[in-house]
This record gives sequence, structure tokens and C-alpha cells, in this order.
Amino acid sequence: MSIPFIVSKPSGLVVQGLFRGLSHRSTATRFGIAIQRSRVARLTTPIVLRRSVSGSAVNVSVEGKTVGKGLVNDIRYFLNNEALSRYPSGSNSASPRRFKLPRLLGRNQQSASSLSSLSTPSSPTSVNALGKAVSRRTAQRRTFKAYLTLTKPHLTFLVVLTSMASYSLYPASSLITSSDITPSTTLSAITLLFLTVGTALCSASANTLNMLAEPHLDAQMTRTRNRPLVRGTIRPQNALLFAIFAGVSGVTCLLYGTNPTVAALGLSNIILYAGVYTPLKQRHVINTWVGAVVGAIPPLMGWAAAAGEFATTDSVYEVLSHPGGWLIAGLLYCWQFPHFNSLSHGIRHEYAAAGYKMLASINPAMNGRVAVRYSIACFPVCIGLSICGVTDWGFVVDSSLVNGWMTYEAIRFWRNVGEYGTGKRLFWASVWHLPGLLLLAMAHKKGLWQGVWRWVNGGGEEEEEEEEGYDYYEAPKGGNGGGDYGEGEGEVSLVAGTAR
Ligand SMILES: CC(C)=CCC/C(C)=C/CC/C(C)=C/COP(=O)(O)OP(=O)(O)O
Repeated sequence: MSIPFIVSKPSGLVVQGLFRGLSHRSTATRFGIAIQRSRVARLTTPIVLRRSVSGSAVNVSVEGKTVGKGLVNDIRYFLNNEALSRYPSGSNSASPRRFKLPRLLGRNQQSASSLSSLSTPSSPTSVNALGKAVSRRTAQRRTFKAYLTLTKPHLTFLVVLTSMASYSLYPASSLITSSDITPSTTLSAITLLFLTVGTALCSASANTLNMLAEPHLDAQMTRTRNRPLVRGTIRPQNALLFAIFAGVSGVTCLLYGTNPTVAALGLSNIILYAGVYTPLKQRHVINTWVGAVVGAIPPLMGWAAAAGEFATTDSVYEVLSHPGGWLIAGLLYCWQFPHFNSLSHGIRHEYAAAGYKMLASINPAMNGRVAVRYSIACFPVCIGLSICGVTDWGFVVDSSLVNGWMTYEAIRFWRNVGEYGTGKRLFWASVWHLPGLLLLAMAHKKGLWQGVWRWVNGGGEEEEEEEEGYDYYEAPKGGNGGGDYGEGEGEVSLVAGTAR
């Protein structure tokens, strides 16, 4: 059966043709190609995509000649680039191929005018030139995308989120206990910006170094075989330069915009991930525990960045002395086991074939047990956050519900050794669990709702009207009316009050 198709890219380029050998519309859609039947009337030279025996690999032939074979992405690239220049309109073609002037170029006056002559599809030269112009743009986009892929953008996004969440949970105002502390009692948006950018760059560097170390292993796994260093989209030397640039600028960003402890944590984490965890993956199952430490450090960085704003010195002890940061790091540490163990269960055979030492393939029963243990460990960690004053007591209830759900899925995963879909269920539970828990922690941040209430009731205005502020928070009568205040306490309350 033949299916007419139109391949369209965001650039606006359209190539029309025929699918042959594809049995139905959904197959073509799976290949990421939009079929627009309304355009079928203007059919052109058939470019034939044949499904080969091996999964999603397809053959491409133009005008009866096989010109390529590969994965869908390669084919799409081919169609949008090579096919244009190699097979210009008019070459042996019974009916001319139609092209549209790229939409983006059309919006740009200069490019549009320089290419306007190319809009006549009948000239082979014009089609060639158009093909080249589009190729250039596509090549730039592909290069950008390849570098972005080196950073493992989804992972980096998650890493940055955990460090931002931890930053925002820092109990800024409640820690103002001395009138000697003069800095602003609100967390600084500029520090947060430096933390975010610095952490993202450090993570990009670590991930690039990780990909540089194992392209031969990545090539053996479905999940990773399309990475730029496996496909050769980026040369290793360039990837190394990119990693160095990202690492140096990331650490500098953290040093300049936060404090030395955060910068040191960022640098150590790059070394831990690329230098210890990555080679350990092929040597010992302990790698997962090391990887969990790597994932736990970004929230510690976020906490240390916030703490540094209120610290009187740059000492590591001062920025990392509050247990809150360690608890959030602990949460990330524990979370990674149900998350990674369930993920790795689904691809354990690939891990084994590639030579990775993963618990999922070496000891599936223990893989399940470990997932259960660390899911349970999330309970006390969350309760600890309320005990040490980071979150209110409502978080104990809410977090226990979320942790209960993940633990339930982990127990099912363990009892069924990952079979009957329990691996997938635990994986998805873990995917929702972490952002859910972090959002809940933020919503339960201690003092947050009292602050909002005061703000809604115009507390801020009153505060501005007060010149001295000593009278604003009614001084505790008998020294203990509204809390355990000491000398100079009125002034302290004023400072803290401004923060809320
Ligand atoms: C600030 C800073 C430097 C942060 C780094 C954060 C970071 C890179 C966390 C990764 C955690 C981890 C163990 C991922 C799995 O890697 P993998 O090698 O098993 O993944 P893969 O199989 O996809 O390559």
C-alpha cells in the first residue's frame, strides 16, 4: 500500500512524496511525519520509505534508487537536506517536486528577498540554493541540539530544580536571632540566578564528561545510542572543550554569585560523577550508591547558597551547620533508589550486555529490596524537616501520604521482582513523587502562611509606618508574652518581620 506524505519541518520546508510499504497512517505518524491528505493532489516524485525488517530502521529510495538506510531521525534529516541537493527538481522526474519557501526565512525580509528567486521550484539551481540555505540553518540547529544533548537537559533541569527548591526552603527569617545580623532577611533573587546558572553549567560539564567516557557503552543501549558522541555529530575534542568551558564557567558563577562552599561542592560533584561514578558503573554495583550521592549534592548546594547570605563568614561549617540542608540532600539520596532501580529493571538485559554492573541485572531480588528500604527511609527524612523547623507539621501528614504511595509501589515491585508492570508503576510513582514532595515542602514552609496572612492584612504597611519598630510587635510582657525573647528582641522581631 502507498501512502502519500508531506514531510514538514518547523522551518516551513515541505517535501511531498509517497510512502510505500507502510501499512497504515499511524505507522507513518510514528515516524514523526505528518500526513496531510488535503495536499495529496499535488503529488510529486515519490520518495519511498520502506520499513526494513529491523524495527524502526527504514530504507529511503528516490526515483527507484536506494539512497539511504537508517533510523527515522537520520531519514528525516536526509529528506530535509541531502535529498534537496542530491536530487534537485527536474532530474529524471516525471512530475516536478514542490518546495515551499521556508516560513522563517519568509518572515525575515533580507533572507526572503535574497531567496525570493528560489521560490520557483522549476529551476534545479534555485532548488539547490534553497536546499543549501535550509541545510545551513538545519545544520546550525542540529549542532545546537547536539550540544544541548551533551548536557542531558532533562537531568540537568531536575538537578537545577532540586537545588532551587532547597534554596527556597531555607528558613531565612526564622534564623534571624541576633540584631548583629544586618543583611536583608529575604533570599536574594540574584543569588538564586547565579546558583541556577552555575549549577546548570556544572551539571552540563559533568554530563558531557560522562558521555565522553563511555560512547562505546552508550552505543550498545537503545536509550543512549543516539547520543552525539556515539553518532559522531560532535567530535570528542569539541565535547571536551565544551565540558571544560561549562565546568570553569559554572564553578566561577557559583564562586562569584554564591559562596566558596557552593563552588567547591559543584566542582567536587563534577569530579565525583565523571571521575568516580562513571568508571564504577563497569566495575561494581556500589556505583548506584555513589550516584545517589551525586544526585544529593545539588540540593545541598542550594541550601548552602541560601545559608551563605546570612552567614557572617565563608566557613563551610556555618553554611552547612543547619540540618535542613542535609535532610533535603538525604531525601534526594533516598529517592534515587526506587527511581533508578525501577528504571534499570526495565533495561537490565541491555545493562548486562553492555557490561554495566547494575543491581537490576546482577541481583534483581536485592534491587527490589533496596528500592523498598529507601522508599521507607523517605518518611523519617521528611518528618525530620518538620522537627528541625523547615516545614510545618502539616508536612508530616502530606509527605507521609506521598511516601506511602511510593513505598506501596516499591513493595509491589519487590514482591513481583519487577514483573507484571510493577517496575513501570514504581518508576512513574517516583517521577511524580519528588516534584510533588518538594512542592508540598514549599507549601508547608514554616511561617509561610502566617507571612501571607500578615501581608494580606496589611502588616507590611503598618511596618513601614513605624519609625522605630520596637512597638510594632508587642513587646512580650514579663519577658515571655509572645515567645521566648531576650534582650533587644523587639529589634530582632522588626528585622524578621520585614522578611515575611
Ligand atoms: C552540580 C553538578 C555537577 C551536578 C551533577 C548532577 C548529576 C550529573 C547527577 C546525575 C546523577 C546520576 C547518578 C545519573 C545517572 O547517570 P548515568 O551515567 O547512569 O546515566 P546514563 O546512563 O544516562 O549515562
